[in-house]
Parts: sequence; structure tokens; C-alpha cells
Amino acid sequence: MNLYQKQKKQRQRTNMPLEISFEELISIKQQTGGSKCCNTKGVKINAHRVGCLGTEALEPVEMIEHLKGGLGKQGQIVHVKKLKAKEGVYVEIPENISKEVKEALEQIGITRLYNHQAEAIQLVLSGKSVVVATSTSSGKSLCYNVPVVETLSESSLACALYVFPTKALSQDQLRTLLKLKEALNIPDLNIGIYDGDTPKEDRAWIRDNARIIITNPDMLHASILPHHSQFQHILSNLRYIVIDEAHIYKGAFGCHTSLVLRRLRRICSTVYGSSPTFIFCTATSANPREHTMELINLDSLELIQKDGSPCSPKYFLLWNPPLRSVDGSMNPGKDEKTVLNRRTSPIMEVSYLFAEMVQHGLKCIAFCKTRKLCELVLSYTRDVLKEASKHLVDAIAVYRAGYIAEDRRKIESDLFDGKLRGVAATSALELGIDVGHIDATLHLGFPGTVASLWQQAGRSGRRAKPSLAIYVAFEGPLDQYFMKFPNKLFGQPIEHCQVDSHNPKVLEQHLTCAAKELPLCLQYDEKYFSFGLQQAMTALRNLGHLGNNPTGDLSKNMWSYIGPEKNPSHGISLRAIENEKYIVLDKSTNKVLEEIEESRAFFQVYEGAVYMNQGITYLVDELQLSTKTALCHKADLKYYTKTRDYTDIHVVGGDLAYPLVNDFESEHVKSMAHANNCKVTTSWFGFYKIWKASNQIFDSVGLSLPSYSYDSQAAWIRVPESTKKAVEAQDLVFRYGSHAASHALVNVAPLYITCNASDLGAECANPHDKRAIPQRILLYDRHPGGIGLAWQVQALFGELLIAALELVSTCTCVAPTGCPNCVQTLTCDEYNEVLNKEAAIIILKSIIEAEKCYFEQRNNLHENSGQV
Ligand SMILES: Nc1ncnc2c1ncn2[C@@H]1O[C@H](COP(=O)(O)OP(=O)(O)OP(=O)(O)O)[C@@H](O)[C@H]1O
Repeated sequence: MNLYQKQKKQRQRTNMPLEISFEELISIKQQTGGSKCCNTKGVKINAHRVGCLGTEALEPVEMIEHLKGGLGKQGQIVHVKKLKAKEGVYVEIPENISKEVKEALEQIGITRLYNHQAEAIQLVLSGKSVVVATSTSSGKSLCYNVPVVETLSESSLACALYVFPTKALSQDQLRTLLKLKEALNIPDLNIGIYDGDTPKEDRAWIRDNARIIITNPDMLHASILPHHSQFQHILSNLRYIVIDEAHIYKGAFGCHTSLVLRRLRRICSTVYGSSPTFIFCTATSANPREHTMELINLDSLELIQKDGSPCSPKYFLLWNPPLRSVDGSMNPGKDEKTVLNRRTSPIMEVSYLFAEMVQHGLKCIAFCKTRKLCELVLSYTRDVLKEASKHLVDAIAVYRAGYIAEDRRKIESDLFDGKLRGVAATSALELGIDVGHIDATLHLGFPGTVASLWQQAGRSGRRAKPSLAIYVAFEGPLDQYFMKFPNKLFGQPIEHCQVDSHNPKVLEQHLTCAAKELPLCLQYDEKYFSFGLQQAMTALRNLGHLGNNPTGDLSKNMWSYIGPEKNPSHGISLRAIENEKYIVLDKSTNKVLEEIEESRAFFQVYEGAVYMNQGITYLVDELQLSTKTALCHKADLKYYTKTRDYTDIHVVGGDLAYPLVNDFESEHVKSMAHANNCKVTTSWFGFYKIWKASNQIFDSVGLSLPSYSYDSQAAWIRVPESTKKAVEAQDLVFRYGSHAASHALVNVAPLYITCNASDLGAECANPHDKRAIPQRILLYDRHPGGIGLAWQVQALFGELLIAALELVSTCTCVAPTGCPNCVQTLTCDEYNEVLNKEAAIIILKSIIEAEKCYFEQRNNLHENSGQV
């Protein structure tokens, strides 16, 4: 009997509602194998562990030995990779750089350049557009800052536009540029940030006077381009467009940004006669040149990737939590068929490691995939520190989205100044914000891409000192794959950055904006928007959004926007950024603790909710829906809460009569899967109160909250009626099987497409809801608006079905509900209830067989009718 079954039985005896608590969820879904928190007195956080009490300073390499003899002595360290130090390849600052700029560089400590910097600078100064794809902290900023200040100090009119994906990076860059400007002593070299946070009263001045404007794609789209005449000064003198962190522009956000950049190029050239040089900087990937050329539709671009920056040694450890049998003993059974072995909680492993780093003087970032995991890691690490080094309890914090900008700036500067020794962070800290020297990074689970793992690990060792990165695995198939094949992490970059700028829907959206900015003309504008232009313009004309002479020749006329919106760009969001947010207010101090996106709010705050922020517990007294405010107060509570909810996915459109949509010739396994728009609706109907110490539910409270819906996209396939019958013939319940089969697809998807398992949701059967659910396997994009994953899933559906079947049928776990290696997922909306592995195997086999038969029959039909 596994842990879940034991708990289920126990509940049945005590008449408790059948539900899995969050702690249990973690113990089951993430395979803690019974490691429970018993932080009653902070003596031991885990029944099998006592944290290290030492506080002597250790270097990263000493830390490895320390871990081998202590925390990691159960064999957790499955691989150690030493990435050797590399000498920098320096060159003198090129002759053609002015004396003033050279002196300014010297003043900020730059006396020589790395060879890739010199190469980039020379190419840019000769008018060539470039993409610099070198490692993290390799001095990419100088590749654009030097040619920009050189040109801008030579010509008092020349201007530059910097585009960063986040406001925090813009602030960081402003600080760097201001230092350079001070050293240069050019008073009229005005630099300004123009983003959503720029005060209204400063905007006109920046528009008229700044020679370097720092902005983001959203601001370009919604403010700068629609009002381009107000930016005449900068646009007509624009010499450079800098696009940093270009690898971020992929998926739906990349597609939108690419069309915004094309709109920008068109306005610069057609209206203001400027033809700026582009400077891209990007993380290493398999296709930096192709990706950035596609972003802006350039014909040529110089690629710089011979990295001349020095790097200090980095030790990369792969850490697999130890196995233990489900009864909690640390002696895992040898016979995997009869004894259920589970790994201890990776969350606890990371918490102990985090405490170790901080205690031994290593400044550390612990990267976690979700905000909740950050809070948990902080809380557990504090518990460990309370025992070992009480004075360090407040030397760690959480850094994540949701915190207001001011609080985040404070955490960044406290980390920089050393007031903080560590943060548990989401990928919000992944991009290049300078937080000073970091000695170690911890990675709780695979972040979704190898590039992202390296980007995170690159946050340490930026100041020429040795550094340490420890990747701690969950038990899911992806993490365990890397634990088995560590070298997959250390080879050439494997991931491609994909951007599909030809998506007709997105193209049409941006063409309405472009036509509003300046009438469109097929003859002149194809070079910006490429081959889909005519079709998209025709569609817009037919919709009545473009007008000129409706009977006239589309190719020669100018077509203006005549659609219903005053400013079409306002209705188009580049990324699924939710504008509607709930604020969480501490009643006693009136301090805003957090801003939570509407889609997540009711999971965290409702009347009676126990809410966590920076490891502190609050009780929510009131949720004001009209003002979107949750009022709470600090409370030392012995319980936590968890919502009861369900999520419905309504597929919009989809040709049900003729399901075949993926019948084109491609290298993929043919499939009848669909991809459609969908509406995802979550309804909350109550919450449980659960004792922290025992994880027992002691109260169930009803909730009346409005449901929340968002539009997204889903990929799905219908399950034949005969399959359902085959499942039922084995005395199994179909919905248990379809739920489990969908999970298996979610688990294998990250091996095939660039995404995290948490980016995809499955249609999860709810234990309390007995409504009939559609007979289908459905995966949906969990990002409101969708980031294009459903289309990728649809194209690969055939492969995913086969991989999912292999995963489930080769997993040796014995429980009918499967395990996180096969049919359980961390992101299940229903906490991995209502699952059946055996039924999943029948369903997957049957769909694969049905698809094979269908395509064979089609082929035969075509052959017989002479079509092939
Ligand atoms: N030629 C150089 N000589 C000495 N130090 C340099 C040189 N070029 C850059 N640096 C230093 O290297 C550090 C990293 O530079 P920078 O932030 O530009 O790197 P990056 O590649 O943009 O980083 P990220 O990958 O995080 O975006 C900075 O402290 C910078 O001052």
C-alpha cells in the first residue's frame, strides 16, 4: 500500500473528506516518500535529517567535499562536472575608438577588450548589424555601449534605442549607461527610460531630448509606434537599435515582438528616412543567427560567438535525492516490483543545501520553478537555520514576481550589498540583473530548457571567483533523464529559439496597427512583413478594417486603417500579461505585500485563507472583489489552507465532423489531433483547513467566488467509443484512464518541445464532480492567451502518444495510481486523484492503433483511386 492509499484508508476510518493536502501533495507528487516536516521546535525538519551546525567559511570546492562527507553522504551526488577556468583573450581597445571614449572606459575599469567585444564593436562601427551570442557575464553590454557612445559623442544628433524585455533590466542598463556618461562628460548625452513606469510629466522631455531611449517591446507597440510623430527627434536620427536578451523573444511573445520590430523598421525607413544598425545580444542557443534574423526580417547579420571572456572554474553537481521505501526507512527495497521506493523530497534537499551555503559564507540563489516553492524553500531553510545559525534566519529572502517593484529593488540591492546572503528566486532573477558576486546557485528541478539552466547557473561566478551550481532532481522523467545522462547538459546547446512571425492571426493584428501608423502598400511593405502580407491584407479588407478603393488593385494602392478601434494596438497584448491584479494588504501596516494576477488570486487569497509572504504567515480577513483587495493580518497559525476547485476546458470551434487536421506530409507521425482556441474556466467552491503538524484536514469551508476564465489554446484528440468499452471491460473507470494518459503526455512533452511541464495543463478529472467529461485526451497552454504551445503539441501528437505509452508501460511502479515517473504530475489541478495507470495504457495503445489504422486505410484508398 502506498502513502496515498494509507492516508486514504486512514481518512475513511476517521470519516474525513477524501482530499490530498498540499504537504501530502508534495510528499506524493514530488516523491518525498514520507519525509514530513515536524518543525514543532525546529529541532529536526525531517525525520531522517539533522542539518549541519558548522559555520566556518568554505570555498565552493571545499563545500563539495563538505557535502560528500555530510548532507550528501547517501549518494545524492550522482555527477560532478568541473568546468575549467578559461583565460580571457584580450585585445587593445581599437585605434578608431576616440581618446575620450577610451578614457571613459578606463575610468570604469576597462583597459582592454575581450576579442569578441572588439570584433562586435568594429563590425557595428562599419555599419553591419550583429548578433553577439556568448556566455553569461561575457561583457555583452560593452558590445553595444561602446559603438553607441562612440557614434553619439561624434555626432550630436545621432540617437539610439535600447529594447529590453523587462523593466528591471532597463533600470540596470540605465545605471551602467549613466556611469559611462559621467566618465565621458558629455552633458547633452541625455538618456531616459520610456516605459510604463515613466512618470507622465517626464515623458515629453524624454521624447524631445533623450538621445538614448531605453524601452521594451510592449511600450514600442502601444505607445511609441502609435504616436511616432512625437518621437520624430529620435526616430529620424536613429543610428542603432539594441535588442538585448533576444532569446526571450520566442513563442507567442517572440512572434508579437518580431512584428513590432518590423513595424518599427518600416516607420523608421518610410517616414523618417533612418536605417538603423541592429545589435542583438542573446544567450547561447543552437540558432542565434537564424533566430535574430527572423525576428526583424534581416537579410544578413554577422554572428559573433567566439567567446574571449575569462571564466573561473565552475563545479556543477547533479544531486538526486536518496531513495527510501515508502514506510519511511532509508533502506530502499531491492525488488522494485514488490517494494515501493520513493525519493526524499527535493524541496527539503534544496532547503538543507541552501542553509549549508548560507551558513558557510557562500552567497547563493536557490532557483525554484514556482512562487509557492520559493516560499516553501524559504520557510524550510529558515527552520534549518534556526537550529544551526539563528542570526542568519533573516539573511535570506524570496525574490519572485508578485512582489511590488520597490520591494524587489530593495532585495536586489540588499543582495548586492551583502545584507542578504541568499534568495530563493523564480526565473524572475534569471536575466542579467547585476546582484553582485554570487558563489553558488541551486536549481530545484529542471527549469525547462538547458539554456535556462545555464542562464541561471551563470548568475554565479561573475567576478572571476570559483563557483558552484547544484541541480537537484525531482522524480519526474525529465529530471531523472538528466540524472542518468548528465552529459546531455554539458554538450553543445541543443535548443533552438523558435519564432513564427508568419502566424496569420498575429500578422493581421499587427497589420491593423501598422496601417493605423501609416497606410499599407503591398508593393513597399512586403520587405518588412514578408510573403503573408497579401493574404492578410485581403482578409483585413474583407473584414472592413482596411479601406481605400475596395475594387481597386491591392498591390498599388495605399490602404488605411478604417476599423472600429480608435487605437487598435490597445486591444492587442504582446504577452499574456494580466493587467487585472489583486493586491494583498497588511491591515496593521497598510503595506502592500503582493500584487497577484487575477488568474492566480483565488488560489491564494480568500476570506479565511492562510497566506505566506517572505516566510511569514498571514490570515486573510476579507477579500473585497470590487476593489480587488485582500486584507490580512500577521497570524501565527498551526494550520494552512487549500482551495477546492475545478477547471473546465471548453474547446472553441474545431471541425468535429472532419477531425483530420494533421494529414500533411511531414517528418512527424501522422495524427488526427486538433489544435483549437479554448476557454479555460476555474471555479472555486470551498477550502480545507489542514493542521500543519499532522497534515490532517480538520475543517471544510464553503466559498462563493466568481469563476475565472481565460482564453488559450488546446491540442486534443478524440478517444473512440470502442476504447472506452475496452477499458470498462477490464473493470476500470474510463475517466481515471484518460486523466492518467493525459498526464503521461504532459510528462513527455518537455522532451520534445521547448517547454516546462508546468506550461501545459491536462484536462483533469475531478473527484467531486460527476459530470460527464468529453472523451478526449487534451493538453492546453496554461498561459492566458497562449504562447503557441498547443500548435507544437498538435504537430507532435503522434510522437507524444507513443512516448507516453512507452513511459507508462515501462514504469515499474506498482500502485494503480502510478507515480511521478509515469502518470502523476506536479501541476495536476486535482492533486493526482482519479488516476489509473492500467486504464491509461489501454487508452494510449488503442488511440495509437486507431490512428495507424485510419492512415493506412486512407493510404490504401488514395492508392486505389490512383492519387498516390
Ligand atoms: N573587457 C572587459 N574587461 C574587464 N571586465 C569586463 C570587460 N567587459 C565586461 N567586463 C565586466 O564583466 C561583467 C559582466 O559584463 P556584462 O554585464 O556586460 O555581461 P553580459 O554578458 O551582458 O551578462 P549577461 O549574460 O548577464 O547579460 C561586468 O562587471 C563588466 O564590467
